[in-house]
Amino acid sequence: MPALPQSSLKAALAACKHSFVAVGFFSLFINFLMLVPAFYMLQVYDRVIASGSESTLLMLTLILTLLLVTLGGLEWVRSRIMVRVSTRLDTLLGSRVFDASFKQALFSGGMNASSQPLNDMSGLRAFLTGNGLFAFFDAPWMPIYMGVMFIFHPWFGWLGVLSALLLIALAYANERLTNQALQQASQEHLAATAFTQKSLRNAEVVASMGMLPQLRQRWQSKNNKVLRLQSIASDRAGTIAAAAKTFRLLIQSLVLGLGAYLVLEQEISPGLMIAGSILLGRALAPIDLMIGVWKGFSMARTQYVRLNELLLEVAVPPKRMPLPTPQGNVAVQALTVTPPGAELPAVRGLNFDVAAGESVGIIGPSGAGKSTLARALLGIWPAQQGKVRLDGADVFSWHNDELGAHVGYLPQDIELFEGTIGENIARFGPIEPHAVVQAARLAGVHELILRLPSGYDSVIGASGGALSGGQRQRIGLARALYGNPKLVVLDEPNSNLDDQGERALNQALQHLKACGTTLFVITHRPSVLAHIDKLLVLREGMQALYGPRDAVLAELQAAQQQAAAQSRTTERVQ
Ligand SMILES: Nc1ncnc2c1ncn2[C@@H]1O[C@H](COP(=O)(O)OP(=O)(O)OP(=O)(O)O)[C@@H](O)[C@H]1O
Repeated sequence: MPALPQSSLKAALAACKHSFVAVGFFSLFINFLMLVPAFYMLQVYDRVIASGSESTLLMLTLILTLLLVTLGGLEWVRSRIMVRVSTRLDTLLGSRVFDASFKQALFSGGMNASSQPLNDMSGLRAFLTGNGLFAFFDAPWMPIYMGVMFIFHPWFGWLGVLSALLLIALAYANERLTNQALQQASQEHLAATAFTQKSLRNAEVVASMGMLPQLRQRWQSKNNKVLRLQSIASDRAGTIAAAAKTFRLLIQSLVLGLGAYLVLEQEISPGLMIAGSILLGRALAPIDLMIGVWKGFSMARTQYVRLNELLLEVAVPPKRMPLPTPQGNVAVQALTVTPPGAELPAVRGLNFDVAAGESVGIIGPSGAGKSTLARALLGIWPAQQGKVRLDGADVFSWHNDELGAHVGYLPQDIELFEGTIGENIARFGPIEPHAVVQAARLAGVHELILRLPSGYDSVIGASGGALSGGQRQRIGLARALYGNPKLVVLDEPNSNLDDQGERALNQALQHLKACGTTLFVITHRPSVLAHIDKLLVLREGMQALYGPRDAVLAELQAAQQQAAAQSRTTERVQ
């Protein structure tokens, strides 16, 4: 499939242009054929009844049947074309929207993590395959009916034009009065859904600390807002729909009245009177339908705008020549990183080199910027200034899918995915049993997995259920070590581990060192530092110290002793 330029929704729709033209073309014929019942009526009244000819009636009825069957066939084809268009859009955009949702979540630091774009996509698809859309294809052919009505009698024509203008005015009022409320309701609904999802994910915290009533209240106030806005829009739309319906009924009778008057005045035949009434009904039907489906149309338009913005914002990564497997040389050059959504940088002006196979411990107080640095090292968050280079290439310019194979990452909050333990360790790629077991052994979790009833085939629930925090951390470690990555970043890998787990972790670190893997370990606990070559100390986002482990530890110790001596002197003076 060819890549779409910027892959905006517009480009995808443009790719379906021929289908839209075909639907427009079919609509022209459909609307011509819609004239048939009116002409049949005209002929029956004026010709058959006047002449009493049964054979004419039969002929006319046969022609009517043939034309109406053709009309049905065209309608059928038209709706099938739109179903194909919606499927095509999905094929063209589905994976792009999926990827863009991910990138959006990534660049917003998880603040904008939602499957809304995919919901928007299916909403748009549903609108394209629904009946409402055809009202928009039929409306432009309204002049055909008006023209025929003018031919019947100019007064008919003018009545038709006047009624259409009035209904269009009602449709416009509908748009003006309901659109803003509908848009706001949609935004509020998204916020309420996100809030509910987050609360449900943290059900244990909510239940344990009795937070449910407060959360319910919050949700209720958000939901009430949605309901209020929706009621406003629905009330207004309802008023306009009722006015439109009344007007339509009235005009339907008025046209008959006008026809009767013209018959009495001997301006037209009785057949034209009936046919004119049918024609007007047909001409106004698309506008009527448009008013009825306006809510759906407005929603589809919001979904379109949202999707388009997302796809424009999250550009398709440019195609680059694949780089060779990295050795693992890391160079951090004047690196400043601001987390997405934050105003100030979390790390500033970092400068250090790590040779392939070296291991670096990153320490520092909470909020010093350690996890931010980890994300920048892996090309997850872009550098605001400076660069992180892996074997000379800017790590942010690597394609995530390519770099991922050479990288292992154990984040602070480990999330496993719904699937088997084996699939999770193999990162959901094709499972190589030998490599999975090797990674599990390295993480010291192989025996533990074998003790589970289904071993590596044990299914983990969506929230990593059935596993303890320590077990999750060790399986997360196995996932990070899978496939012998060249660069491994472990963010507090021992936060949930017992002694046995710590021993396994230390063995894993030794193994990585023996394999020549470049390793970064963020830790608050000194037990992991035994197998580390260098230490980086961060303070308030700045590089306080960097160098060989023992030298840095000695400097830290000296600084601590000096601080202690100073505080003793101050106490004595006081
Ligand atoms: N997604 C985010 N959005 C906004 N600010 C963030 C985000 N992530 C981190 N920060 C900010 O960046 C700073 C550094 O955070 P970071 O998580 O890197 O610290 P840390 O040293 O890893 O802390 P800890 O040891 O507690 O894990 C903090 O002030 C934090 O508020």
